[in-house]
Amino acid sequence: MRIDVVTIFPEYLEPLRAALLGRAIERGLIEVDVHDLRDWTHDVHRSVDDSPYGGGPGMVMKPQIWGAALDEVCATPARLIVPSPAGRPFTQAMAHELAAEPRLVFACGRYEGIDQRVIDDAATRMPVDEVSIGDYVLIGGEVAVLVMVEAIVRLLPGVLGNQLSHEQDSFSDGLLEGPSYTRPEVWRGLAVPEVLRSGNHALIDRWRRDQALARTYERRPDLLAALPEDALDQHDHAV
Ligand SMILES: Nc1c(O)cccc1[N+](=O)[O-]
Repeated sequence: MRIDVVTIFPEYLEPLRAALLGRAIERGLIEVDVHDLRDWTHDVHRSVDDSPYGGGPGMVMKPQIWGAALDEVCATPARLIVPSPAGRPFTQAMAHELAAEPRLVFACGRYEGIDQRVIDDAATRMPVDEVSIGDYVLIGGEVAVLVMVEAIVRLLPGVLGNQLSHEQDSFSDGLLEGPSYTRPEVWRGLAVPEVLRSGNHALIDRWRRDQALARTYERRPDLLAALPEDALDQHDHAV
């Protein structure tokens, strides 16, 4: 997979080159290029924004600059992702969908966002998704790109050491992950649940499923409601 990011703060994306993602780049599993939007400006101040039509607070990012940048960066086919508080919610299912794409381009807005015509124009030439990582206000889209790229790239074959681990993720079966434990057996008077030390894997699997159902029921009943009809079997009793 090739990933391009267009931003006015390229340094914000440095974490993409660290740890597991950095190793995926070194191993050629992914290619990441970060572009400075200001490289497409021509004025002495390298300005990328202007005041909004209709008035209101803040500034809007200029269509001419973004248009020139995306014309060049998206000259070869790509799916354009625009992090936005007004976007569709980013979910594990969307991460899987985007992990199947050969090329993703992320456009990081700042200020009050990018002139809408940039998105409308791009959508005439490529798939464009405005995507939100959550209902809160950020200063820009860069941190959302870090979140999405990590969630997407970890799904690619070979990136995670243990391929099985992402198949047992939270959300992989539509439920929250239950609690995890490791040594010591007792820590500050708190013991690891005995079933996990029983060696009975059928019982352990049942316990883990029950824990996931109970935690999902307690913290995210919306996920339970969204489960497909056949997701729960006769052994599942969301307490
Ligand atoms: N929430 C937010 C924002 O305020 C600005 C850019 C991107 C996002 N987001 O992806 O959720």
